[in-house]
Amino acid sequence: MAAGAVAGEGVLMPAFEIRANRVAAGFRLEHAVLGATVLVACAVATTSKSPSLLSFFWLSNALMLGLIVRFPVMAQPQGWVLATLGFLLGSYAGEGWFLKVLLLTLANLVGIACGWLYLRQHAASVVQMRSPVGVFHVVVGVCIASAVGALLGGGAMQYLLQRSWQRTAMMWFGAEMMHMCLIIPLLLNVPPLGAARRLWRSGERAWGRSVAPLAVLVVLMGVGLYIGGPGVPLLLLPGLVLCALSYRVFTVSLLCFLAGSWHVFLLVLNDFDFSSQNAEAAMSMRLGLSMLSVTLLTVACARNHWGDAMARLEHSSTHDHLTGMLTRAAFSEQAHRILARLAHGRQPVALLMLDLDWFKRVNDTYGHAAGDVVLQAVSRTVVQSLRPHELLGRMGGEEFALLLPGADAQEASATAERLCAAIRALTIEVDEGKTLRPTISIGVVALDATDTLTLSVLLRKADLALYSAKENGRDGFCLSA
Ligand SMILES: Nc1nc2c(ncn2[C@@H]2O[C@H](COP(=O)(O)OP(=O)(O)OP(=O)(O)O)[C@@H](O)[C@H]2O)c(=O)[nH]1
Repeated sequence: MAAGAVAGEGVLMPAFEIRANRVAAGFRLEHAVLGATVLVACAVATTSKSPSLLSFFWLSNALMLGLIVRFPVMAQPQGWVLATLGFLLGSYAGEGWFLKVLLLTLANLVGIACGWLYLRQHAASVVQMRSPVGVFHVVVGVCIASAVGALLGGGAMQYLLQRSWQRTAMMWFGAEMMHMCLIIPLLLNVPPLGAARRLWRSGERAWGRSVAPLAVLVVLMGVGLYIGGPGVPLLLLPGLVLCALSYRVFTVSLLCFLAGSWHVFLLVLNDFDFSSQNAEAAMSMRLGLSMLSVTLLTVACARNHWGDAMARLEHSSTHDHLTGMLTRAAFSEQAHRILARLAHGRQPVALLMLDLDWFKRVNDTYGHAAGDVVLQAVSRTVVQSLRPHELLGRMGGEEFALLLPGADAQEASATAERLCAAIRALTIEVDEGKTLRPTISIGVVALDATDTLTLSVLLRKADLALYSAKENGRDGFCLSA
């Protein structure tokens, strides 16, 4: 084989070509997106600042940290390489002083790396921010990234420009905290494209229960704009808390970002001194905004966490744990409402009472666990045959009730026939090699548009019809007279 050539799947390829392919394959679109984001953010920040000061809007660190935590593929070495190039080129375009660019890039990257190392340890709770613990970890990660970057950056600025190390570090820390606390939660919670489309379509969920909290916030922002002064952030508080209690975490992080940006904009309008001569006040303002955002996100996460727990609790109190069907109480509550609506609209309705045949024998012969398997298989089959407006509940033991709104006697009989056939066709394995062919009996009661009966009377009539079906030999249905 000639020097400088290697065998590749039966073809001789020059070694340099293989290496070039590997490099090209190693870089992905995500790495390029990260590099480009950092490049643009650095270029905008450095070209819009005065030469001796720190940048006013240095968003690249927050963007990079948020992106690599949200999209771990960006944190691969290729992502770091392109991001470093982005920092160097973007900053050099505005700064033009290579040693300064090099040292400050190093400070930025080490800070981001430290924050990322912490956050990726807690990725499960951080990336979803589903509970206040997630917010806590984000805050710790952001503090680490900001503090390390500030300490190194302060040292670099003292070495390069003989500026006070402490004051630079203080300014750097405050600005970094604010940018990270406003941007990172937003990046972590932004829904994927498909989910965003679904949320947009189901407007009610996307915008929370109503737009009222948002309206309160907008009114308060207007009042703040009109009267101005140091109390403006506190003035927004009721609106922001209301939003945090009403909306999803992503919406709340977006509102925090907008409210924070709006507040900084107002300060710029009012000639607030952001220079290092006013380092304490600038840091106080930025840390205040960071903590406001953290507090609101904690409220939103706690509320979402509590909402999820309540939903789980409600589901387990209204659904039977074995079959997943509505419990007797939940079925009765919903059936009452449906019957009242149907009576008001003078529409027919039918009720079916389903009962497994000879179920005691199954338990006695194969054991209670096998009986449970049969119950689950039968209920799955019944559920699969339901139409969306029909209501099914487990009334107790092996007895189920099925309410068919709008169905007359003929339709109800056809449904009962169909259900008996579907259960008859089942073969259930209850033990190794042992199978069962269950059957059900059904009692049917149908009301036409002129009848009005209470649920308890309907249930009693369906029960009597079920008894007749059992008397008639089971595996069939009987229609109540
Ligand atoms: N495995 C299991 N068995 C249950 C459950 N709930 C009730 N049972 C049993 O269901 C059986 C019902 O028996 P019976 O009311 O005599 O009815 P059957 O044997 O099906 O007879 P017919 O209804 O007359 O056909 C009893 O043995 C109960 O213990 C449950 O959740 N799991």
